[in-house]
Amino acid sequence: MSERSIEVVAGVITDARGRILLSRRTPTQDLPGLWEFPGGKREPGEAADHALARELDEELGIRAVIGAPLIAVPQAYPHKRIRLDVRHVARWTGTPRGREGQALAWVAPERLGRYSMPPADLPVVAALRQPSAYLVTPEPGDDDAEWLAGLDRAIARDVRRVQIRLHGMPPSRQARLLGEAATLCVRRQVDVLFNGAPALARAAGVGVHLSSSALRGMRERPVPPSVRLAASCHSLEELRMAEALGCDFVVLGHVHATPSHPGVPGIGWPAFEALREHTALPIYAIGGLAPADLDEARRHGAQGIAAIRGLWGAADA
Ligand SMILES: Nc1nc2c([nH]c(=O)n2[C@H]2C[C@H](O)[C@@H](COP(=O)(O)OP(=O)(O)OP(=O)(O)O)O2)c(=O)[nH]1
Ligand SMILES: [Mg+2]
Repeated sequence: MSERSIEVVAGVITDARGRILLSRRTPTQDLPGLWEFPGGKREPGEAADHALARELDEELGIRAVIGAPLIAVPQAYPHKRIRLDVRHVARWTGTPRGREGQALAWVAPERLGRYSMPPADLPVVAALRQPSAYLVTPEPGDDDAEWLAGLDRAIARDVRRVQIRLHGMPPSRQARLLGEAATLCVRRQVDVLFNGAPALARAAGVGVHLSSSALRGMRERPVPPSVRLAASCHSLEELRMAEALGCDFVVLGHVHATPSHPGVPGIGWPAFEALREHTALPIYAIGGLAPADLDEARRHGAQGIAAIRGLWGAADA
């Protein structure tokens, strides 16, 4: 698909109870009946925050002060391409009404998943609700205690989601280390996925992260829907496989070159976006990224960043 993408701005409007305002597309609009974040198309030359304030006035009759960007999602639909630029609304006055005949709903963040939304909105909901960083653990080396202490330090720096990788070791040590890591993470309410045998993950009560080769060999979801499933992807074909398996999110890269894959150049943000627009899955960007790169990653439609070094070592590693 080559035509230019339509620039759309939308707002996350919250009330005093932390609920978020959704607006329902009317039967005469495209994507009829789906719930969305209020907003609309940017006019040529119009700044994003100005366009959003104008749309919120036209559609809801509120006066809004536009705040920080949340995420910008490039998305291809069958007949058009859009870039959905979502911003927090810092403050607003007035009483929101559906001025174009649309239904409105105030929705608690944990209930957003119950509303049918256009594909571009799924990464937006993930950016609102799910961790923005996904730590991939480094090889444990010889010292299990030091590796567990490193995991503990990363969690103390606010890592909320972890992929445990324990390759090249005897199964008994793998099971023991996974069990200890899972206990540590669960106690601190950190989401854990194991990059390895689904049976071991189930025994440890954690989610499953599929390598791209495991993903390619998988014919059906290896765990029930209640157990978190993710996959590493490098191509559109793999993103489609992850979607078909019902993955909750994916990791896509490498965006930049990284010491863990010497000699492999990064795909860069333009190629990342070109893949991003063909799936509705939340995507963590990986490859030479650290927390300082989160804003840039979000501008390219990533739900967050995944990293070994960038999240394991010192905050600025
Ligand atoms: N406002 C908004 N639009 C979204 C979201 N998700 C999503 O895919 N879209 C799509 C639907 C539309 O194709 C496009 C927005 O166009 P629109 O028709 O609402 O634009 P508008 O408010 O300027 O309305 P109009 O004057 O063109 O009728 O973006 C979302 O969360 N909010
Ligand atoms: Mg609109």
